[in-house]
Amino acid sequence: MASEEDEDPIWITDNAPFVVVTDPLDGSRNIDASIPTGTIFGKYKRLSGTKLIAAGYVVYSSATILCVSFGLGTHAFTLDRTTGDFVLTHPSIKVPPRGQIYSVNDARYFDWPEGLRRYIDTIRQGKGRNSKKYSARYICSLVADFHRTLMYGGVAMNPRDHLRLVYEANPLSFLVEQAGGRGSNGKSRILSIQPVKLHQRLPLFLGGLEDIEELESYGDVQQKITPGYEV
Ligand SMILES: O=P(O)(O)OC[C@H]1O[C@](O)(COP(=O)(O)O)[C@@H](O)[C@@H]1O
Repeated sequence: MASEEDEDPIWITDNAPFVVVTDPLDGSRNIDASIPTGTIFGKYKRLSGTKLIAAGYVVYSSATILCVSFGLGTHAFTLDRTTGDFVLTHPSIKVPPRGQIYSVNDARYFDWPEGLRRYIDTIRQGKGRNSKKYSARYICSLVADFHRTLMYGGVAMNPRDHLRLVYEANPLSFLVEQAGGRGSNGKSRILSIQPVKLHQRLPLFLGGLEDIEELESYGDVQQKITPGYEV
């Protein structure tokens, strides 16, 4: 198994069929302010490179929600605190192909490439393929921003080389694809990228199918410069 918190993978046995990966506490910089955090996990077939067979996350917020996919749709369960059970509350989630929300740290606007600036400027003015004006939401907890995107649609993104392919981008892309959406690095499908390093980072765009296709059509959306942000 492998975790964001450990430099090296942990070998449990030499001939097991699976590799389990996790980001145990995503959004940890938000904890002291009681902002939602989450856990992400994925299960790969060992020896077959990109093949994820299950993925999920837990979001810790006004409710505790476990969202999973085993490759047959994406389903969410809410913790019933009186019994301790997770109850199926959101079967077969479908992310709307078009939303009206974009989610990004737009303090970085001046470090973005021209294509991404143009895309965001276009949708926030209601001049995109969807004639509605988009609104901004950014929690800065990937799981919480992703969960909202699954529920309401739109695009959740981090255009710089920051989030991790193996235990963040891949599991969330698996979940959004199983809900009818798309996970992209801005140019191509996340789940088709062959990982070469455990802690490999990449730009990440997750959301409804039509919103992500429109974003990719701007071509130049990956932020190449990351000048040492402190918060
Ligand atoms: O600083 P940025 O680019 O807004 O990145 C924020 C993102 O980083 C994260 O905090 C994860 O960062 P870490 O992997 O360093 O914990 C996400 O939860 C969040 O979406």
